[in-house]
Amino acid sequence: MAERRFGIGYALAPKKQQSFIQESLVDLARSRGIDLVRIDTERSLADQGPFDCVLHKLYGDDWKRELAEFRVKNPDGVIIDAPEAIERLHNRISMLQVVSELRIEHESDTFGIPKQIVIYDKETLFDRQAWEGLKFPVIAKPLVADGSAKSHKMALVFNHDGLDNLKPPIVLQEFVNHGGVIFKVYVVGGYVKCVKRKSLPDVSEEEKLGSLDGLMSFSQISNLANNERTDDKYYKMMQLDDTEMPPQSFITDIARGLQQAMKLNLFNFDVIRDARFGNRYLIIDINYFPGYAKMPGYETVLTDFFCDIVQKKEKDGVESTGLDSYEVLSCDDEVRRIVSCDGDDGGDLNVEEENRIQV
Ligand SMILES: O=P(O)(O)O[C@@H]1[C@@H](OP(=O)(O)O)[C@H](OP(=O)(O)O)[C@H](O)[C@H](OP(=O)(O)O)[C@H]1OP(=O)(O)O
Ligand SMILES: Nc1ncnc2c1ncn2[C@@H]1O[C@H](COP(=O)(O)OP(=O)(O)O)[C@@H](O)[C@H]1O
Ligand SMILES: [Mg+2]
Ligand SMILES: [Mg+2]
Repeated sequence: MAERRFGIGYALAPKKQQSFIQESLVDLARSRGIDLVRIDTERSLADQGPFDCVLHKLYGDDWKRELAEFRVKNPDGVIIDAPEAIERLHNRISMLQVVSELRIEHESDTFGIPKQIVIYDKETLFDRQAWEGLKFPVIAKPLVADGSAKSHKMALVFNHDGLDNLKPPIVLQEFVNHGGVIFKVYVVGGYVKCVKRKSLPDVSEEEKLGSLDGLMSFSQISNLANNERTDDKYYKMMQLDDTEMPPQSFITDIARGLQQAMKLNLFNFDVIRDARFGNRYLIIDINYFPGYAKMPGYETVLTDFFCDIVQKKEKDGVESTGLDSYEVLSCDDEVRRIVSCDGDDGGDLNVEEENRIQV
C-alpha cells in the first residue's frame, strides 16, 4: 500500500516565509511524509489543498474569514492556531494578563510582570495620578503588537521631559535592570527551548538622574546580530557565556501554563531576571509564531510537531489533536516532550526623536 502523505498549507508574510520555509525544513518534512505547500493568499483558501493542516501568521479580518470558511468546508482539517487565540497577543496588555493568572509554585524562584499602565491619550500621560506607583525609568511600548515595524519601536524614558515625545496609545512599563541579558523561551507544541540573547544594558543611578533628553528610542534590540546564530558562537560574541540560565523546570512550568491558558502551540516569550533579587523573573513579551529558524535544530523540532499532529488526527480524528476545539496539543502521551534550556530580541514608536542605543 502506498505511504499515506500529509499536506500542510502555510500562509506567511514574505519575510517570514523566507526565514521559516527553508529547504532543510521542507526536505526533512518531506522525508517523513509531510508536504509543506504555500497557500496562495490571492485565492480562496477553501479552494486550495486539500490540506490536512493549515499553518499561518497573517493579520486581518479577510484572513479570519478565509480560515472560517476552511473550517466549515474541511471539518477534518486542523488549523494551527485558532485566530481568536492568537489575537490576544496583538495587544501588549491582554498579552501579559494571562501571566498574572498563572499559579505555579517553585521552591526558590518567583515570576510576574513588570509594573505597567496603559495610556490612551496625551492628557492621561501628564496626569500624575495615573502614574501612581510607577517609577522612572519606564519603557514606552506601542499598545498594539501587530508585527509592523511601528509596533516594535520603543523608548526608554528617564523623566517627565521624555513624555512629551510619546504618542499614545502606549503601555508604560517599569524598566527593570536585568544584567543586559534576556531569556527567550520558544514553545512548539510540547517542546520548550530557552536561549539567551543580548538585551538593553542596565541603567545606573547616575544615568537615571542625568539623562539630558529624558528619552532614548530603540527597536528589536535582541535581533541586532543578524549573523548566523549557533548559540555557542553567539554567546561568545555577545559575551553571554557567563550568564546563568533560569531553572529549566521552572521555565517549563511557566511555558506549559501559558500554553494551556492561551491555547496556543506556536509562540515564544521574553523573560528577564530582576537584578535586585536574582530569583525573580519577569515576563515582558509574548510573540506568536516567532523566528523559529534561530532555534538550534528547528527543522527536527517543527517536523516532529507536524508529524505528531497529523498522526494524532489520522488515528483518533481531528478532535484528538485538540486543535479543532482550539485546545493545545496535549503535552503527554504521544506528544514528545523534550525540554531543554541552554541558553533575543527589541516603526514610528510614537516618538519624535531618535537616539539609537548601541549594545
Ligand atoms: O523574524 P524574526 O526571526 O526576527 O522573528 C521575530 C521575533 O523574533 P524572535 O524569534 O523572538 O527573536 C519577534 O520577537 P520579539 O517581538 O522581537 O521579541 C516577533 O515575534 C516577530 O514577529 P512580529 O513582528 O511581532 O509579528 C518575529 O518576526 P516575523 O518573522 O514573524 O516577522
Ligand atoms: N520592563 C523592561 N525592563 C527592561 N528591559 C525591557 C523591558 N521591556 C522590554 N525591555 C527590553 O526591550 C526589548 C523589547 O521589548 P519587548 O517588549 O520584548 O518588545 P518587542 O515585541 O519589540 O520584542 C526587550 O527585548 C528588552 O531588551
Ligand atoms: Mg520581545
Ligand atoms: Mg514582541
